[in-house]
Amino acid sequence: MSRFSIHPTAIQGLSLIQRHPIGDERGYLERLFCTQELQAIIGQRMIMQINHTLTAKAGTVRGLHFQHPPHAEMKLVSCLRGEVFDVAIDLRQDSPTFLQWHAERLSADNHRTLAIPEGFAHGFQTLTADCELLYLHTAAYQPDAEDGLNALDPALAIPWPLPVSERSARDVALPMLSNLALGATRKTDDKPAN
Ligand SMILES: Cc1cn([C@H]2C[C@H](O)[C@@H](COP(=O)(O)OP(=O)(O)O[C@H]3O[C@@H](C)C(=O)[C@@H](O)[C@H]3O)O2)c(=O)[nH]c1=O
Repeated sequence: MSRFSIHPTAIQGLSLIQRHPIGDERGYLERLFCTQELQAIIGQRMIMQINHTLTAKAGTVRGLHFQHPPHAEMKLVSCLRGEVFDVAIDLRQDSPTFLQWHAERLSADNHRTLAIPEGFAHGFQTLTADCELLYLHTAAYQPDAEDGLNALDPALAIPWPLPVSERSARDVALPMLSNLALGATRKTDDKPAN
């Protein structure tokens, strides 16, 4: 029995993974990652780092973040507690969907994972208090390669469902699209870093 179904989104390379828990009278067991079953998404990449975050307040926005090549990464983002509005923005300059974004609600209850490839920025807003996210990363954290876009950029006009209550100082200072140096973002046919 397949533990996952994979659903392409309207943006090429960006996929939604529906996880299928196996339930019984005790609760359930679900696979969060599987090299074999997610081969079509992961390809030759390897999971290099796993991060877990807790966000206390509903309305908080984190992002929009990415790492420049050669540290560009695929992220598999899952919500294990609460619910978030999760957004990926296509920054691949040769992509037909360049600068378009896609959003999904990820929650502990809907068992969905967003698989965000290299060349995208990622961010989310918490829709409930005490949200926990699990990230699988295919590249190690490289502070020097980190960059981002301002989540409140009117040019992106992301419809955050709640009033934005909290952001980090770093995120507030992130550039608007008009000031972002996109020269170094990934092209759709670039090879992953690993
Ligand atoms: C991402 C990361 C941060 N850190 C440190 C840096 C800082 O001191 C502290 C908190 O980091 P940040 O403020 O960047 O955390 P946060 O704003 O939650 O960053 C995350 O945002 C979402 C939207 C993503 O997509 C993630 O990949 C990641 O960039 O943790 C690590 O040590 N390792 C890591 O992998």
